Amino acid sequence: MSMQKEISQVLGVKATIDAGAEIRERIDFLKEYLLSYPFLKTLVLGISGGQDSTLAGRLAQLAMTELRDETGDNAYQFIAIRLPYGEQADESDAQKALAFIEPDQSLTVNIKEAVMGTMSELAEAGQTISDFNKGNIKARQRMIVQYAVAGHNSGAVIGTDHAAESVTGFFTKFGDGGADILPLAGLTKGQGKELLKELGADKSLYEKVPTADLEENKPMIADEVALGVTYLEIDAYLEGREISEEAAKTIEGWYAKTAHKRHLPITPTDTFWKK
Ligand SMILES: NC(=O)c1ccc[n+]([C@@H]2O[C@H](COP(=O)([O-])OP(=O)(O)OC[C@H]3O[C@@H](n4cnc5c(N)ncnc54)[C@H](O)[C@@H]3O)[C@@H](O)[C@H]2O)c1
Ligand SMILES: Nc1ncnc2c1ncn2[C@@H]1O[C@H](COP(=O)(O)O)[C@@H](O)[C@H]1O
Ligand SMILES: O=P(O)(O)OP(=O)(O)O
Ligand SMILES: [Mg+2]
Repeated sequence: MSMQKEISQVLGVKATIDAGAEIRERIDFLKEYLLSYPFLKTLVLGISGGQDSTLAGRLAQLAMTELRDETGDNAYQFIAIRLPYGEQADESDAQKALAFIEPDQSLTVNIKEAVMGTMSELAEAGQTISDFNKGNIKARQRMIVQYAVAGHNSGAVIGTDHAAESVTGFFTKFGDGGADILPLAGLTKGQGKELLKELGADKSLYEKVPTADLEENKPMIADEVALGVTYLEIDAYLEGREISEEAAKTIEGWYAKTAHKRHLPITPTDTFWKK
């Protein structure tokens, strides 16, 4: 089997999708999961204003609305969290996303003080953290807040990882990569756009340039610039279409380098990492 085929298979990517059916299956998955753990009553997710959290948030909200209607249990709630680092440059996009999602509950926790506190204690200990690594502290601080809210509200944390991020390992390990349920797993970036379109989202919500926006030295840097490959190329690769040899090499390079992020912590009996 070619490496391209193998990777698509491992990540569960379909070459083409029926957007309506995907939406139904993913909402049903969230509902079925919560029903199988009756103490879980809420779903919790950080809403950035980007495509992925807009989609995952809307799916989670639809799942909770249906669960309430079907069980009569009003404890089923979706909790959206804004997690700005200070003032967020694209706050208006985040507000647009929230207006589309219509979450049962919405709260804001500014992560800046916690991140700065960590940075200053690290500096005291002689660890002067780079801007890049500080970015990963921000992502992990967001994870801490989401788990605090989930713990406090008998909830589970939704993650927004999908196949186009997973293949390149473009997430912070135990940061935005730390979650309980991944409703977007297996989707390419373009397929996520199809789902948002089907859900009636405004174009601006799925045409937004994807950014992790974690680095202060490179504000709003596009994922595609950081990765050196476009989402159109990543999607084409995952969906089994032909792309340039150079782009395929870049994707396969990221895939190999980030293998450790797609596994649980490595133990002496693990063999996945052995060449
Ligand atoms: N979805 C997004 O758009 C998004 C979100 C957050 C971060 N990002 C990007 O993801 C990247 C995260 O940075 P990163 O990957 O350097 O940080 P990371 O913290 O996610 O992973 C690096 C850490 O993994 C561990 N590690 C590295 N190689 C290992 C190996 N071979 N085996 C076991 N453990 C290993 C080490 O602890 C290392 O500090 C950045 O490029 C960031 O911009 C993207
Ligand atoms: N500023 C943010 N507010 C709330 N939630 C956020 C914010 N930035 C990121 N997130 C969450 O993390 C994931 C991953 O974001 P990437 O843009 O892919 O790095 C995002 O879906 C939000 O759930
Ligand atoms: O994860 P999000 O919502 O921030 O989407 P994107 O990765 O497109 O920025
Ligand atoms: Mg983003």
